[in-house]
Amino acid sequence: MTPAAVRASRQPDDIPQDAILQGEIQGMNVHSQDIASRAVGQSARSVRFVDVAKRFGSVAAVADVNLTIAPGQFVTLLGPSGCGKSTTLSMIAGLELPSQGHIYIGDRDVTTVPPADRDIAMVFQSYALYPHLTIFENIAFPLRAKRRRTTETEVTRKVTDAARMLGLDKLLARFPREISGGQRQRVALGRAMVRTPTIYLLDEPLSNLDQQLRVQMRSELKDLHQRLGATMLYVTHDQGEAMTLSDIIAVMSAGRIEQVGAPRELYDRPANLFVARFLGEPGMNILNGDIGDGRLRGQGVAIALPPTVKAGPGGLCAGIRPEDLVLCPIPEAELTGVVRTVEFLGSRCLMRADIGDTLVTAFLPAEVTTQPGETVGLKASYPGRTRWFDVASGLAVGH
Ligand SMILES: Nc1ncnc2c1ncn2[C@@H]1O[C@H](COP(=O)(O)OP(=O)(O)OP(=O)(O)O)[C@@H](O)[C@H]1O
Repeated sequence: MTPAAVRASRQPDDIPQDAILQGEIQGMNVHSQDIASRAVGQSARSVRFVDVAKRFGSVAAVADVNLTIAPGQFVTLLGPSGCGKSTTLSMIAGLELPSQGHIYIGDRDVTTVPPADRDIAMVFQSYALYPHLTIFENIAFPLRAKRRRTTETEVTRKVTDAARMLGLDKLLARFPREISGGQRQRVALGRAMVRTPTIYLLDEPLSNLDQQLRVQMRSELKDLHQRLGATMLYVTHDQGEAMTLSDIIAVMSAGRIEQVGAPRELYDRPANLFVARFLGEPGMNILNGDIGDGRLRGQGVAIALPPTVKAGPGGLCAGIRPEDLVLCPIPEAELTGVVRTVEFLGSRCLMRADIGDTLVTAFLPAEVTTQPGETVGLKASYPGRTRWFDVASGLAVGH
């Protein structure tokens, strides 16, 4: 069984493994203020990780995570496959116990609190509706748990509120087989919403959607977050999704958090080479060389060092984003090399050029006439945009 399947098999009844909003979303009219205003009214909670680690035998899935998520924030854990995102989320849900450290929801240490007592709802990429129950009963399911003791009037009110908010109010009498995939996923979200949790945990909920719907769904989800006012933790390896949805992104790699910050801050000022390369499509170009004469000099590389940047014993490398490079006459160039490919993208072109043994990417105007095989000069459009990193530690220097 895969780790995800193991986790899914451990779902308690009232944390159904849900997924949201796949397929058609046009019907999702967020016009009910009832659930929204009540959710905002009941204060959203903070989440805090203190020195949290999780080991599976010899595998260190998560190591030394310290992270504070403010109430009502939309925070995304972003990183490549296997970096520990889902394990981190599962520890907040209580589906995995940390091997070390503490997790707080608000002021409460929930490290060993059972999932059902944490006031959270988890929404997964794959959803599981009960085929023999109507849409109404599927949404009502968590409210039927004996321990909740919700009255019938209350159940009806909560289900119809959620259904109205998600544009499902005309479908409540149907069975899951009688609605579309997208509507089913909205049902799954409704099932999370009726619990009026203070924290939503969303594990790659859009990954089954086609590109167009994904993009559309991002703004729907953002809108929903604003209306609900709940704290939302989102897991994805899709940086576009993370950038557009999040107040804060925590970039993870090999079980560790590399950097935490607002999307723009991470993009503009990556703390280290991993974040610089990981964020951006394509990522930041990294140029190597030796420091001499106030410049970074390498094969095809001559970049002036700003006064704020001092080289340590480990040496320096420069980082320039593809959109910050412009063509220039070779005598003025910071980078000189031979064009390998030019891809026309409609609004602009993506050029790849060999600068020494580094393949550099640059976004150029759509009308550019540069051809493969041509020798070109490139420079940063604005020198202040060039980032500097210590080669030995990988850490950013000078900002
Ligand atoms: N139950 C488990 N038993 C053993 N190893 C596990 C278990 N769950 C996760 N792992 C391992 O821990 C590491 C982190 O896994 P995790 O699922 O948290 O990563 P992820 O970043 O969510 O990956 P993906 O994006 O592929 O879902 C991986 O090396 C994974 O193989």
